[in-house]
Amino acid sequence: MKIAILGAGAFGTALAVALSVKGPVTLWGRRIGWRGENPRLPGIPLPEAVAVTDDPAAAMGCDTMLLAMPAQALGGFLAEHGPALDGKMLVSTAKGIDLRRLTGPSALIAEACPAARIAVLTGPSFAADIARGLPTALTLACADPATGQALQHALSTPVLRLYRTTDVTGAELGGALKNVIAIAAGVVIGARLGDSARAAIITRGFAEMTRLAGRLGARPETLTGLSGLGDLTLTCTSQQSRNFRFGHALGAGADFDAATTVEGVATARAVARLADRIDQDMPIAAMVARLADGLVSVDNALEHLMSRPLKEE
Ligand SMILES: NC(=O)C1=CN([C@@H]2O[C@H](COP(=O)(O)OP(=O)(O)OC[C@H]3O[C@@H](n4cnc5c(N)ncnc54)[C@H](OP(=O)(O)O)[C@@H]3O)[C@@H](O)[C@H]2O)C=CC1
Ligand SMILES: O=C(CO)COP(=O)(O)O
Repeated sequence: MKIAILGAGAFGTALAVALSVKGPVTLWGRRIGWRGENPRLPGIPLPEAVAVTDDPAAAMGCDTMLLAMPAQALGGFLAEHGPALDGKMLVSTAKGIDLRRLTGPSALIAEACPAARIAVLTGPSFAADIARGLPTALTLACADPATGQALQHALSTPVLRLYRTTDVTGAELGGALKNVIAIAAGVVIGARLGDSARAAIITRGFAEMTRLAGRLGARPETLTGLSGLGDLTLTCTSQQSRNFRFGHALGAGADFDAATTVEGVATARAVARLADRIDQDMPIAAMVARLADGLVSVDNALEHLMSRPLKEE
């Protein structure tokens, strides 16, 4: 397989570094203003086997493309480049729900590239960890088992271990929804509500994730796997997470750099709309959307969540 990574942010660059141990990789970004080391991934020199380009034509000779841009950018990217990508193996790494279509990345890709073979790469993995060669386990989701198997082998390395599933819906919903819950966990810690409250948010957040994903056709075991519980655990407990840090700043009343990618904000809004549409109760996700939009204070959000009717677990 000839691999190109489209999107030269932290994650695309980290994957390029990791996969370059197996052969040449093309890394495409829409505007490459750096040489040797990507400022979004500081301290990681790019190996020679990574060819960096801002020319989309330079990537089109590859048969396998990893789409490594934020979920809300994917629709616009596909509107421009979809026809050139159709027929290829396309692997999305975005962890979010598109705010306009209320779908995950795989449905956006399927619409723009109907002849593509589509997969999702997700799971607990900070870009910096992958780029440093630290051991990482991910989920590769693909509805077609043969394509999934081929991609699993092509994208695994001695330190990057991919597990396979055909449950694309579950894998991408786990990755998207955990970002929303990670913001809530960050709020709890930023507002000094304590580790016990964070454990409650993680657990009840996971219950919300599982309920919504189940309604949308996901398999329960996918949600308890790397792409669901695994990534939820990582993101809710690490300062490396941008979603957690954003929530922490919200909870502490501190500023946060608006240029940082925080997938959980738009996804919380998307989840709130989706939940309304299918009449699914998602109290934590709904509260994250309202908090991020400044429609409710942390104190009021807490009061609202704590005063809901008592019920069975
Ligand atoms: N960072 C991580 O640890 C991980 C991230 N992910 C997921 O990967 C996705 C990307 O995240 P990450 O790389 O960290 O984000 P970054 O903020 O580091 O980078 C985003 C990249 O996307 C590019 N981009 C934005 N819009 C477009 C567009 N329309 N066309 C082409 N490129 C575009 C940006 O380009 P420009 O610089 O020109 O704006 C930038 O290079 C997210 O969904 C994230 O959840 C998954 C696992 C781990
Ligand atoms: O998805 C991630 C880890 O698996 C990265 O999380 P953040 O986007 O919150 O940094």
